[in-house]
Amino acid sequence: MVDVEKYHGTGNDFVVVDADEDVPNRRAFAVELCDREHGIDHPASERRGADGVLFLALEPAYNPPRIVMTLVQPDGSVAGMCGNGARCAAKWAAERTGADEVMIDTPSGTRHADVDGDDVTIEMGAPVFDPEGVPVDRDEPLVEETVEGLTVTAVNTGVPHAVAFVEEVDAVDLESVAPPVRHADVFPDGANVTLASPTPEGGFRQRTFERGVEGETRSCGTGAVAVAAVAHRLGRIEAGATVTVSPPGGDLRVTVEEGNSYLEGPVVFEFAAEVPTVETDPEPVDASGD
Ligand SMILES: N[C@H](CCC[C@H](N)C(=O)O)C(=O)O
Repeated sequence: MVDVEKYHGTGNDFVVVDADEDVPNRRAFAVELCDREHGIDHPASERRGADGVLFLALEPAYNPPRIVMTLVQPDGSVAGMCGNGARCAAKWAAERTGADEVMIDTPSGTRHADVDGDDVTIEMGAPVFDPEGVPVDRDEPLVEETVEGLTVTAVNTGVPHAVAFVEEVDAVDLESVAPPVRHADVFPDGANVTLASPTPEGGFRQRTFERGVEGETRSCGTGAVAVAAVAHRLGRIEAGATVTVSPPGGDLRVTVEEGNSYLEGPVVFEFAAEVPTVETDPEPVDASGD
C-alpha cells in the first residue's frame, strides 16, 4: 500500500506522493489514479481522479528546504513544470517542515516558493518566446499567427503554451478547437492550448486544454503565466504589472517582469489516503505525449 495525499490549486488537482514510497511503476500508478471514471476517490474530494501525480523528494537539511518535484500526468507523460502543482508541492513541504519558504527543483529549473497560510507564490522564471526555447519548428517567434484555425502566440512558461486571445473564452468549443493546435507540426513537443479574454477589471478569463491531460483542466498555472506574458508581449499590459487571471477553478495573480514571473494563489488540502500500488504497464505514450 502507498500513502498519498490530494491537493488542488484553483481546481487543478494532484495526488501527492513522497518519493520514498514504494511505487515501482510511476506511469502505471498515475494513469490508474488520475482516471476521472475509475481513479482515486474520497468523500472529501469534489472529483474522482486527478490532473496528475506529484512525486516529491523532500530534502529538509537545506535551508530553505528543497523538494525535487516530478509530475506524472494522466497519460503517463512527465511534464517539465507545473505552476499549480509546484504551489501544492510547496504547501506539502511547509506542512512537513514548518518552513514558509521552499526551493523546488523541476526539470525546467529551480523555483523559489513562499508559503503564507493557504496562499502560495511561486517564482516561474522568464517566459521564453524564442523558437528553440518554446520549441516551435521555425526560425522566428510565433506571435499572433493562425495555427489550425486559431490565432495564437507560442511561449514557454516551463512548458509550451499556444495562447489565443478571444472575445469570450466561454464561447469557444475548446474540446474541438484545441486538439489540432495541441498536435500541430509547428510544435515538435506538442503544446498546451490556452484561451484568454479580457475582463472589465483589467484581468483575464482563462481556459486551458492541457497536454498530458488531453483535455480541459479547471486551472493551469503555467497557462496563467502564459496569458500574462503574451498580454505583455502584445502590449495589453505594462511590464511589471500584476494581473488577475481567472481559470474556471478560481483566481490566480500573475506578475511578469523583466527576466522573471510569479504565480500566486490558494492551495487546498483535500484528503490523505492509502492506495494499492500498480504494477501493470498502461498503453505506451510517445515522448512528447503526441
Ligand atoms: N500539462 C502541462 C503540465 C502541467 C501544467 C499545469 N497543470 C500547470 O499548472 O502549469 C504540460 O504537459 O505541458
